[in-house]
Amino acid sequence: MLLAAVSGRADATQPDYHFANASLVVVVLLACCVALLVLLAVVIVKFRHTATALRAEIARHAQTELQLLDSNKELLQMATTDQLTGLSNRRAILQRAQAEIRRANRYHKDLAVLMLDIDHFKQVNDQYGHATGDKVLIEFAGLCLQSIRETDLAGRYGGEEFFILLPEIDLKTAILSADRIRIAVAQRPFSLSDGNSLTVTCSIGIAMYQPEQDDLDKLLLRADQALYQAKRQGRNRCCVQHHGYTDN
Ligand SMILES: Nc1nc2c(ncn2[C@@H]2O[C@H](COP(=O)(O)OP(=O)(O)OP(=O)(O)O)[C@@H](O)[C@H]2O)c(=O)[nH]1
Repeated sequence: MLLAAVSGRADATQPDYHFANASLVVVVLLACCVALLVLLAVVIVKFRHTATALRAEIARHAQTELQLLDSNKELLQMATTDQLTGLSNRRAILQRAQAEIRRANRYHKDLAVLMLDIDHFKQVNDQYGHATGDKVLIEFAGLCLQSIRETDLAGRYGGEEFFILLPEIDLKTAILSADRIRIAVAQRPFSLSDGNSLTVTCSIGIAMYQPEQDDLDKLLLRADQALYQAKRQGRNRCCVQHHGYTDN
């Protein structure tokens, strides 16, 4: 009967004819539904694949970005840190000093710099070797770090010369701080690899920032002059260059 309806040869006046037609429509509709469901399933599977791939890609990108951030941090660290002592290097010191000068100007705050130099350091190298000299530099750096506040900055200016930046400090306190470091260095037994120890001293030049007259170069020059003065006067001492006078 169904075949008859399909072929169009059935009698349209017969009830069987209508039944056959309805059945055909139902079959076609069912086939369409099945086809749609299959299509939907295919689309869902494909979408899931794409979503998984996309998630993996996003995770990869996030990972790469994290690695990049880490590398940048490491690069910045390398560019601003002295490799031997782990203190800020000269470049980082100068940047921070410049920033502190701007802050001192804006908020009318005091600012002091200390220039420290280990006395007769060449003799340490000559007598105990370069490796021991390096160890002394590392321990000296640690001592500087221990002696300052969190808001201060200690750095290696170059060779056996160190630098400490003391924001928001008056001259009297800056001198006390410098002398505390000097005494701590002189009393410290620096360890040698054979178990013995040696002592060293340091000289310290102190300069206070003078807002009306100073820029960074002038401030550093005065700290350097004060250090030179300390060396000339016999070492193991602190000297000050402030408002046009030198004192110790
Ligand atoms: N071990 C070691 N020595 C260094 C380093 N950088 C610089 N020096 C040495 O530091 C010494 C500095 O010597 P000088 O400039 O003559 O000064 P000094 O012997 O400390 O004498 P004064 O500063 O006048 O008291 C030199 O022998 C340099 O080779 C370093 O990274 N490691």
